[in-house]
Amino acid sequence: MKIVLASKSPRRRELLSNLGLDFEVVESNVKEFSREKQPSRYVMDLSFNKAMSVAKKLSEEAIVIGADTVVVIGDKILGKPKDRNEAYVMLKKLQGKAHTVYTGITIVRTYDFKYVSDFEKTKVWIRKLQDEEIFNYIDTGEVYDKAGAYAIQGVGALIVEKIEGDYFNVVGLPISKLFDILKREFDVRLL
Ligand SMILES: Cc1cn([C@H]2C[C@H](O)[C@@H](COP(=O)(O)OP(=O)(O)OP(=O)(O)O)O2)c(=O)[nH]c1=O
Repeated sequence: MKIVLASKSPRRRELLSNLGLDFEVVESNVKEFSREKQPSRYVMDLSFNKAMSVAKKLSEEAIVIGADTVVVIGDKILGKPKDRNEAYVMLKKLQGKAHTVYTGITIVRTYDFKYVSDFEKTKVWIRKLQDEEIFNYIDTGEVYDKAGAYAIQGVGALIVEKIEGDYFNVVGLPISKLFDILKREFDVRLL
C-alpha cells in the first residue's frame, strides 16, 4: 500500500525515512485554524484537515498521514512564532517550567475514506534561562518554524532539562502511536 505524508515538515519526513519506509510527500496547504479549544481536539482537528485535503487530491489508492504539533502551557496553545518578539515571549513563558507537547495524527485510507484520528502528549521541562540565553538561542534561527519556538532535536537540546513520554512526538510525529494505528486499524505493518 502506498503511503503519503501530508506534510511540509522536514522533521516528519526524516522521522518516517528513518523507519526505512517508502513514502511520498504531498503538501496540504490548508489554513492552520481550528475552533477547538481543548489541545487534544485542536491538534486532531488540524491533522484531520491536512490528511483529508491531501487524500481528496489523490487519484491512486493510498494511506495518507497528517499531523499537527502544538505546545501547551497553562490554558495557552502555542504554535509557531511569527517573529523574534513572539519567539521571546514564548520562550520566556516556557523557561523554568514544564509544559506539554501535543501532536495529533490522522490517517486516511483513500479507498473508502476510512479515517482514524488520535493524539499523543509528552511533558517537557525547560531549564531556567537568562534573557541573554533566550536571545542567543533565538539567534540560532531554528525557532521560527517550530511550535513553542524551540527544537528539541537541535540547539534546543540545550534548554531541555528532561522529558516524560515519546521523544518523537515532540519532534512532530508520535511514531509508536502511528505504528499501532496502522497495524490495528488499517492492517499496515511497519515491521
Ligand atoms: C516542540 C517542537 C516542535 N517542532 C516542530 C514540529 C512541527 O514541524 C512544528 C509544528 O508545526 P506544525 O504546524 O505541526 O507542522 P508544519 O507546519 O511544520 O508542517 P505541516 O503542517 O506541513 O505538517 O514544530 C520541532 O521540530 N521540534 C520541537 O521540539
